[in-house]
Amino acid sequence: MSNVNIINQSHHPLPKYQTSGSAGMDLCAFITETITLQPLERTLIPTGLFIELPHSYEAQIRPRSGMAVKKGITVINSPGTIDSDYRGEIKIPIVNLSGEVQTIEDGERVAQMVIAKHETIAWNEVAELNETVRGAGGFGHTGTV
Ligand SMILES: O=c1ccn([C@H]2C[C@H](O)[C@@H](COP(=O)(O)OP(=O)(O)OP(=O)(O)O)O2)c(=O)[nH]1
Repeated sequence: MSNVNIINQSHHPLPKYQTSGSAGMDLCAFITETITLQPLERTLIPTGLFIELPHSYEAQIRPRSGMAVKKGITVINSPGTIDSDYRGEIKIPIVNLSGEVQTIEDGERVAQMVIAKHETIAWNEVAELNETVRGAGGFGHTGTV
């Protein structure tokens, strides 16, 4: 288990620990008024959360399946990336992909956040890459679905 500094300016309580066995921590909307989204309308949802991730860590902002199934709302840039040097408020860009008007209330669990480790890479610019069986084949070139 790792410790991560977090500021919570919302009035929604944070769990002290991430629930055991659960990859994502739910992110609640921190809004003063109900948000209404027309079909295909998008908006940015504030959370009141600010985090300080260690180097080589990122936070991924992902949709919640309940939101997707019940309201047709998803994270439009999914997975959103929170960089370890970001100190601003975590915000969630969502879109209403349903055919109906949808609403978001204060405290509603809009998305989830997964903390992940990533490599830090030095790019080696070269003229050629090594050969593989696949080569440049992709995008369904094997004919299977
Ligand atoms: O869903 C998201 C995605 C990003 N961010 C914040 C944290 C992230 O570190 C910063 C920049 O995100 P990203 O790199 O995706 O944005 P960009 O469009 O490339 O903007 P920038 O030029 O500021 O990097 O915005 C969020 O709060 N929510």
